[in-house]
Amino acid sequence: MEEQFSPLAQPILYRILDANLDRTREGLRIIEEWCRFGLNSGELAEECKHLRQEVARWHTMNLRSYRNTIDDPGTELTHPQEEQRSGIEQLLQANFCRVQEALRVLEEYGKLYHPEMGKTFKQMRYQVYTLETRLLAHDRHKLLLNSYLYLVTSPGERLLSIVEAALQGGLTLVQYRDKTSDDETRLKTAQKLCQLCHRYNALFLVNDRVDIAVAVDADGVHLGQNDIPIELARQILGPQRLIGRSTHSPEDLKRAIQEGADYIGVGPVYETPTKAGRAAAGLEYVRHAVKNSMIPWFAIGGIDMNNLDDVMATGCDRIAVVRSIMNAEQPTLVTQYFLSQLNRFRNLKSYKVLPKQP
Ligand SMILES: Cc1ncc(COP(=O)(O)OP(=O)(O)O)c(N)n1
Ligand SMILES: Cc1nc(C(=O)O)sc1CCOP(=O)(O)O
Ligand SMILES: [Mg+2]
Repeated sequence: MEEQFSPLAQPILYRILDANLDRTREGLRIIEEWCRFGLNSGELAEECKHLRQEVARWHTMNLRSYRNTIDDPGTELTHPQEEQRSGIEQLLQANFCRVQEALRVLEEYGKLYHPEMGKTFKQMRYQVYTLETRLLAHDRHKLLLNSYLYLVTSPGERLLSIVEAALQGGLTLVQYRDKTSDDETRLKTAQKLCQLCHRYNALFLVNDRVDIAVAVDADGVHLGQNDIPIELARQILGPQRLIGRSTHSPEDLKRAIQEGADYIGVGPVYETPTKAGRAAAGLEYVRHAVKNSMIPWFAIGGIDMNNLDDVMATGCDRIAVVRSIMNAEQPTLVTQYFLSQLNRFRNLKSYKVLPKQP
């Protein structure tokens, strides 16, 4: 038997609707501020505003007049997690969660209020899911675009402390690469590294292993020419995670871009023991990337503090390294050195002191 609200229960229904319309508007406002001031994305901010306006349309004076804050026991209830947020990611997640829950309440109780209300808020809940995905993707891409140094790790007892030292030096992009450990170790290490990187607001990607990337909620994966196709990885990872692809020739580069890679590795610039047996693609291929890659790309392979100038002289402004940081006595200082040189080079380029690449 379908139960109807008796006239006596109407104030209760109206209070529930009022409280959840309020909650939705507040949560959306918090998200909108990040889109506007944090991401500088007019498009995402506009979308939040549009959603807020739609919610406001339902938030009539009549519904608001049923508010009774003094007698509401819910105003006293807070969870310790609400008092503290570890960073912007957690803050946004909490508010998306709050908005989605409130929308679900509006969808269900709204059916008792107006035939259109349930439908409207169901649709809005899906719009908010899509917004969350787009916002996350936007965040990650933005951080990727602002990353000029990429640390690819090698296994070792000091792995975590070296990565943390590099993060302290300003590193914002890390790839976990481990070709020898068993899967249990890989999973545990990936979990720890992922948490560490996110604590420093840095991106964390996993080499080769899409399954581990999903398991630890990494920001993406790096795939080589012999790893799984980008299309398949995209199906598994969804649109919001990053996918990088190694390239060793102009053909690889063109294909990786066509296949939808978010960034590419360009190398090996020099022969390197880290990738023994692979011939150098050389600076010629780096020059090709300067002219032909419209997505972010990182020169990789044998790059160190001594040859950095030669690499940058091609016009390249992003590099990826393993040994230069993983084997450094002072990883923080080496990271700072690389970042300052890359930064200096970009400034020179933008002031046209150096010829800009065509
Ligand atoms: C940034 C970056 N570029 C290239 C690679 C090499 O990837 P791949 O060719 O798959 O080789 P392995 O790293 O799996 O040995 C990379 N890892 N990162
Ligand atoms: C993992 C890897 N990939 C390469 C490529 O060209 O695709 S070169 C490389 C190793 C880079 O290590 P190091 O900085 O120690 O030389
Ligand atoms: Mg690989």
